[in-house]
Amino acid sequence: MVAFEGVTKHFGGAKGQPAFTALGGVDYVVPKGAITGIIGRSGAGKSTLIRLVNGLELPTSGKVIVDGVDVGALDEAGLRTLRRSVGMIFQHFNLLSSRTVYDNIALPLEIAGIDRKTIKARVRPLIDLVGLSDKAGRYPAELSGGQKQRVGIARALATEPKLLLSDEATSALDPETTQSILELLKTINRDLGLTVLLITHEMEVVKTIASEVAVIDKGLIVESGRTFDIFTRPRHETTQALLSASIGAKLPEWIRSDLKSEPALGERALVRLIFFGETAFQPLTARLVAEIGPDVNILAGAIDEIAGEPFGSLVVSYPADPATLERANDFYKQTGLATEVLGYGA
Ligand SMILES: Nc1ncnc2c1ncn2[C@@H]1O[C@H](COP(=O)(O)OP(=O)(O)OP(=O)(O)O)[C@@H](O)[C@H]1O
Repeated sequence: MVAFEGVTKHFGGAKGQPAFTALGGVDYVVPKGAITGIIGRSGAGKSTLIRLVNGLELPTSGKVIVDGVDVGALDEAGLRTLRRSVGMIFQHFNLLSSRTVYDNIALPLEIAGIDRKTIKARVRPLIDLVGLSDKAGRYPAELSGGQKQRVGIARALATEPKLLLSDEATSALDPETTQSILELLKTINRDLGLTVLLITHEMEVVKTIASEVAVIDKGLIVESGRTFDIFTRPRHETTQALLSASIGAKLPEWIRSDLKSEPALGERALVRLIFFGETAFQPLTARLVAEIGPDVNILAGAIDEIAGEPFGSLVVSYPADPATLERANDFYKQTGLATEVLGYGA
């Protein structure tokens, strides 16, 4: 439904100034019907990428294809039609303060020239869907942040789009409100079959609702796939850095800051073990001691959930002598455990 084909985007470059490359050649197909998260550091190009989908930006080269249509080739009328089939929600809601909840949601339909009766038949169920049945006549200033975002979502759905773009939609909300908005997006995705493409700097958001994820770094997609696979086995260093603070067991800073890349004599290896399903946790710890030796320490452990699938993460340390390391590696091979050597320390 959305495909980026060799997309580049340069900014500036006028009057002999060198152009800034925000996107350096993106090839990516957004999975239809799924919720996909785009993650990346600040300035990586997330907003630019998402703004290309509804023609708020046009690519310098390459193609952005939405529902079989090349966005770059559209004229103004074509872009207006495209924007009706692509809803968008924003971090700061972008509601009109002089309009009520009902009138904000009705706005895109008024702009499209739809008659009042049809508008009413469309807007009323949307107000119910987003849980604001008793707030139709209220103004944005009378609403909480979460309620404002619900209006934003209903407004984005008013033109019955097939695709919903979300630009940091929960970044201004507290964790509890964020959860309720994410639940709403999940319901919309499931019940309306809407494809959702969201950009966020919050890994929790992706972990909670996105079944697919793409990682953008310096204007390129460096890693993409099922969120569970990417989050449990991140390969690119940017993904690893983005996830280090939010996924699985967290190492106390005083341990992390002392880690070295090579062991000195008598030091210990610190290893993260990743396993799937809560049931694996108990037998694993007993087997670790039995197979590697009694001098295994557990430093941190957590059962986490990614896109609805549980996984566990355990950080252990053991002596970094050749015999112990060999026993450990044999054990990991036998069990097929995913491991990551975090470093070595005293
Ligand atoms: N209109 C513009 N003119 C010039 N440079 C721009 C413009 N829009 C974006 N950029 C630059 O392109 C790069 C990518 O910006 P973008 O907003 O896409 O990043 P981002 O990943 O969304 O970052 P953040 O998470 O901080 O919003 C940045 O270095 C930014 O300064």
